[in-house]
Amino acid sequence: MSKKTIVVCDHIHQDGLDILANDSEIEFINAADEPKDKLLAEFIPLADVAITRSSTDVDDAFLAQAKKVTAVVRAGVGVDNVDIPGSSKQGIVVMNVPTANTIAAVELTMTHMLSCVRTFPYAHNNLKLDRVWRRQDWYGTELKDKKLGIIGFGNIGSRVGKRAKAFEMDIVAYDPYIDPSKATDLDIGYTKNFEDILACDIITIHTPKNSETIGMIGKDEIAKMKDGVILINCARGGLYDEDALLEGLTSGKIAMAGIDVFNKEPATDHPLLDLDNVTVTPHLGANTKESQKNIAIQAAENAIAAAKGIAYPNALNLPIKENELPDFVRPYLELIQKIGHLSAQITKSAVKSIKVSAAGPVAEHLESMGTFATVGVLTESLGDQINYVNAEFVADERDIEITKEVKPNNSGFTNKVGVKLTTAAGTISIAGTVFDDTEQRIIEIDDYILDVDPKGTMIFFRNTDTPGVIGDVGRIMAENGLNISDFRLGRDSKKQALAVVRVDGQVKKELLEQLASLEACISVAHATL
Ligand SMILES: NC(=O)C1=CN([C@@H]2O[C@H](COP(=O)(O)OP(=O)(O)OC[C@H]3O[C@@H](n4cnc5c(N)ncnc54)[C@H](O)[C@@H]3O)[C@@H](O)[C@H]2O)C=CC1
Ligand SMILES: O=C(O)C(=O)COP(=O)(O)O
Repeated sequence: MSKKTIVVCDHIHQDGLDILANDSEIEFINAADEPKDKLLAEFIPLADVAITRSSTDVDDAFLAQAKKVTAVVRAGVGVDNVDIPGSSKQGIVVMNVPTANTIAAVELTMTHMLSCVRTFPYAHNNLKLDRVWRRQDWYGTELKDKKLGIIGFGNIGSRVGKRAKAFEMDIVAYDPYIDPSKATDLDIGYTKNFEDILACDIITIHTPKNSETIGMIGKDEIAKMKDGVILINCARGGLYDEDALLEGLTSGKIAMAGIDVFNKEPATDHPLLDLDNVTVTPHLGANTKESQKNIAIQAAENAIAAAKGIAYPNALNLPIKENELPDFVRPYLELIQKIGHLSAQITKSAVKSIKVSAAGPVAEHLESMGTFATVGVLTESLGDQINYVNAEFVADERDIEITKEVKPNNSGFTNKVGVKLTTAAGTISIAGTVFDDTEQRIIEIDDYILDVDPKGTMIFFRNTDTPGVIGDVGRIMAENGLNISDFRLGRDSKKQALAVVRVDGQVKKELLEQLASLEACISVAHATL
């Protein structure tokens, strides 16, 4: 197997680089010090996997060069600078490293909060740079008994809450996507009313940056806040509208702001830097030795696993979360992909629509079933170009309609999954189930009830149900030197039959022609899984 190339686009800890360097199956390029235009022009085209941080945008320009890239590992949490739909279209798996820098970001948030209430950097500079000893100029306020509003109560927000509790603050969390007990179990208030946050003395935000959260705090929200409010942002620039923030700080409505992140970074010319009521850091939320070491190790290991096609930990655009998938579902996903592939091979024509159905407990995973079935169908025409990440995008581009349906489970089986494929040549419906947790079976093809193990090379022979046909089929197989390893027959109510014949060896065109020439033959097709 040729070596896979991993390109490191931004600075990561040496321990991660060592892991990459010590893997004999990996070629690794450290391009962290390269200018971005050179990174894109020279190194990204070589990459099978890229490791990035917030300094490298995975945007149109990146994706245009990422012809070989199969995975991007974001060595951190936020993926707002990664074009996930664009990556998916290209079949690129996007992964992040979600919890390794949590504590670093939490502690920086507390640093900004304390620095703001004690105007710490200004007092520090006054003594250190100006050599002035004027204790009367530096009266701060205390965190104790102040009302803290936390927007976004995930990994970072909740831990900020725990630490603020130790400072005896009165805390309220706003996060519509959590169970309120996540806050109340910590003796922290929970609100669904954003106004409760705006009424706080100090507000800190810990949400991802997306269309819902950009500008969550703007001019109107600031107007409703207490005079002298303190705002902290160690999440992403733009969550607080920067113009409104600037205006509030300039007018004094906002007493202080602690800012680690900017809309556009690096931000060395930003007007916020001219104010004397901000504490600022250059996006240092994740920059502790502990966090960077953990992130780099995880990012390197995950990038190697992805490059080798072994695993995609923390993938954000795969249809399944590997570690959350119940064991009984896996064989159904495999089966429905096979059913999709079989359907496309049997019909061999331009696909118009894919209707995926599931009955029984497996139906809870209908979305994933849809993706796996689509991969199966499109593999017939697109081969390796199709994968779980880009399947539904590719289908959409080709105007293939995908529908998913939960069906009542009256089949007598615990679970049943099926694909109805409509192509320019007609429609085929195939359904299957899994016995004893592992044994995949095709149980229906159109109106025929069967019991077929979907593997190897299969011939699908549909005929009028007249005597002697099975003998004729067997004879033609023997004349063509093909050994039959399994023969299954289904009959329908219209006096027609379907034989599924598994054979050892290759099916030649002449054999299919001979079968088709039998008087009883209605249709013949073959497929290989
Ligand atoms: N400054 C830095 O260096 C760092 C910044 N970050 C930023 O912090 C963010 C949060 O990180 P984690 O806590 O690890 O993520 P997380 O996913 O554990 O938590 C985010 C929380 O925000 C909530 N949320 C989403 N939309 C919301 C909305 N509209 N209103 C209220 N809550 C909402 C979610 O329900 C979730 O509980 C990241 O997305 C990243 O952008 C993360 C690490 C370091
Ligand atoms: O993990 C995050 O979301 C961060 O903001 C940290 O970004 P960085 O890896 O320091 O560029």
